[in-house]
Amino acid sequence: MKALEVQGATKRFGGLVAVNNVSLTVNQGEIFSVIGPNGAGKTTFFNLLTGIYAPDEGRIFLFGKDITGFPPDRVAKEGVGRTFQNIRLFGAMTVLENLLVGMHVHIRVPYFHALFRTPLAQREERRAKEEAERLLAYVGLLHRKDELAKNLPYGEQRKLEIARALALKPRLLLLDEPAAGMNPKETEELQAFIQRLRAELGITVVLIEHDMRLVMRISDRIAVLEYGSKIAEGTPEEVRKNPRVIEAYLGKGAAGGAA
Ligand SMILES: Nc1ncnc2c1ncn2[C@@H]1O[C@H](COP(=O)(O)OP(=O)(O)OP(=O)(O)O)[C@@H](O)[C@H]1O
Repeated sequence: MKALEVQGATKRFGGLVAVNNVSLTVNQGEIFSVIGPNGAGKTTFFNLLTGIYAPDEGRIFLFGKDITGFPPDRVAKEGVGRTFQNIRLFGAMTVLENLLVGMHVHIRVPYFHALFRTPLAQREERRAKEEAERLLAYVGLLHRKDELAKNLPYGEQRKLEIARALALKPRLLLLDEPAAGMNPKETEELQAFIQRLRAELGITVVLIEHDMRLVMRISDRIAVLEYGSKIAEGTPEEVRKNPRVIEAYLGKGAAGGAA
């Protein structure tokens, strides 16, 4: 089963082609990485997948359903969760509150009930809180629930962001540089955590990552972007040996003269 299929996606900003005719397939249950030098188009590619931009050309399918042009809230409802390159937590809110904010898409209380805090609204709130606490326990942050998000160590803030994305019960999770700013120990924990999400929740994961050690260890397959185009795709071993990839990262001639 294909979790994600991108066919010829292109996104232009004026004269700049940020994503150029990119096609790729991510199978259900895979951990798939998108790598490439700075400015290669990775974040723009994620923005296409999550509906922040509609592609100028091409189509995007999620579990076989054409979601091309869907706005972000509809993409989220279809089961795509996401974290951002820069942590986007509400620092002055508690850990628990940050999760509850993330869950609001799933809480459906008619306006009247919410306004007057009727028994139905209170029941829904209680249910949401229990679910948030369950999720915090799952990611190992329950003991932090009443702390302000800004006071958590960096690795735990990233984890909280992932937990918030999980609150929407995604089938596909997009992580934009999850290891950025982490020390080696935090990165190792992150790797185990992502693998656990796949093993226990069956979530398909696509990540953008600059930490090559993590990418090579965690990925089933990798796609490499350069100047918006996909220049390689394969297993970590295949990508590591690919002369075009070596050149893209290290400059011309680095691959021993291979064109
Ligand atoms: N909203 C925008 N308007 C104009 N140009 C943009 C916009 N967003 C991205 N770009 C340009 O598109 C290209 C790809 O940028 P993008 O951020 O997708 O790359 P990236 O691979 O994620 O880079 P990094 O690894 O540095 O995050 C860059 O040249 C960037 O300047």
